[in-house]
Amino acid sequence: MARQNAPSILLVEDDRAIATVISAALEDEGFVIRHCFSIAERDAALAEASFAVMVTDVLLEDGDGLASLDAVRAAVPAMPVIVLSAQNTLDTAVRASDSEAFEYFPKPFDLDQLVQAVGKAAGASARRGPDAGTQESETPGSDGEGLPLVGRSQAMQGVYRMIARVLRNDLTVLVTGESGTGKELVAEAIHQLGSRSTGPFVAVNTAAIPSDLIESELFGHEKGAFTGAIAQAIGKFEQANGGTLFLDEIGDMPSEAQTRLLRALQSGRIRRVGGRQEIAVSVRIIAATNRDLVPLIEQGAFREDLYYRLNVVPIQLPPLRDRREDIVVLAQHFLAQAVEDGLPRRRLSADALAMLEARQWRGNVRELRNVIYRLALMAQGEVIDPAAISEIVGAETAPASAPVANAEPGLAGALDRWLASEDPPEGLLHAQAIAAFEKPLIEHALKRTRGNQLRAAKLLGINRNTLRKRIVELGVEPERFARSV
Ligand SMILES: Nc1ncnc2c1ncn2[C@@H]1O[C@H](COP(=O)(O)OP(=O)(O)OP(=O)(O)O)[C@@H](O)[C@H]1O
Repeated sequence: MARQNAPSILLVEDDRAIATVISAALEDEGFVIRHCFSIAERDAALAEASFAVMVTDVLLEDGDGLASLDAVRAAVPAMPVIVLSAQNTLDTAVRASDSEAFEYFPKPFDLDQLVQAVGKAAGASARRGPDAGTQESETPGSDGEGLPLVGRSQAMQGVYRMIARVLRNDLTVLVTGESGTGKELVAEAIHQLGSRSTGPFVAVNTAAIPSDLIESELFGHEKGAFTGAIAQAIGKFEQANGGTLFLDEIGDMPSEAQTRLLRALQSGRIRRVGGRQEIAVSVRIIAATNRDLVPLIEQGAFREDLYYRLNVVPIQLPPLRDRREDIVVLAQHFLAQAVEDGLPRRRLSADALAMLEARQWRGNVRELRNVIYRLALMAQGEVIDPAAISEIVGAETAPASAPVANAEPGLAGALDRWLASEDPPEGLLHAQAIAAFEKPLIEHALKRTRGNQLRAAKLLGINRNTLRKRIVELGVEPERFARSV
């Protein structure tokens, strides 16, 4: 039952069933609900009454509930808006945040959480009074074009919401997730969509820099600071001034560099190696790691105080196997990208898509992308079917982690474990075993030579053209190792 002077809520939702459930839950909490189905009805309701909170769907019968919010915000700036949407893309999350929505709930949502959010919003609106909330949004355009992250799974919804929340501030973000889950892409999205987009985005792979060079890489050095410092050099912090510094593989950072990084984060100032002067820098930090930092802290390998500095806003990316519903849309996305990159146009048959959905994807989205590119490059006809996948990509290439009793150590033991975990199609065992071994070997050589293929070929003792060919066939990404060093 509604209390006297109970806050009234305007609910704009064209799905009658959802509206009924929400109304019932909110009425139970003592709110008065006015329900309307369309933007036109909403505008009429707003013209004749005032509401503590508006809860609105996005896709309505007469238009886009978000696109038409500007006029509402201009007319009733103090009324918090809660957005519900079945359009679960990063675009919707960002547009909701652009429109200063109080909260954004991707459908399906938790009813209790919605009720709580309405309660909070009603409290906030009562506290702010009628003139509050007039601050103009400065976040970028809302056309959704070119938004980089693909996938609408439930698991990605939390990620989109977190991204949307950090666009209007400079809070430090720590992105965690297995290798290839899209951590760098998230960092780029935050940069591009946030208020620092006109500044530089500088990425540093802290694991790929030799430990004796990392400080000079990050903070720069003065001429003569150490042997080989023949001229002054500007570090990544200064390069990123006014923009975003993406610190990748932060869990592998040497401890000396951790201490200096912490100091820089605390003071907002850096000092070049060998330099006396402190230089103020304005840099948003986004760090990423595929390692669990908590055990590293316990082992003394990662500074706890640095962890707390970095982990202000944690964003955890789910492995691809935990969001299999995104595999088809990602596969289609990469097929289209492959065409843009000059590869032939291909389609995946329904069976082929099902086969891709069933794989383990230990290398996550990166592995899926590589597989699609290899299929686009090497498939015979326009349609890729399961036979083409088996032939071109084979079974999983990474060894399963399940230990085998009495396993031999070293390479032979690893081969035993791999063989025990694989069930390869007839006639492909040799090719698959070689691929499983060769890919990490080539990646290791590229890592050691910082992506220099000529030197990697020398290290491996193979011809440079052979290395190039194998890089394409195995789906190795040499640029991963070259970047930012
Ligand atoms: N949601 C996504 N939509 C589209 N492409 C994606 C998505 N996630 C990842 N990718 C693509 O997958 C590849 C790997 O992504 P990224 O480099 O961001 O992963 P990562 O987690 O930073 O990996 P690592 O830990 O190995 O550095 C890139 O080509 C990226 O564009």
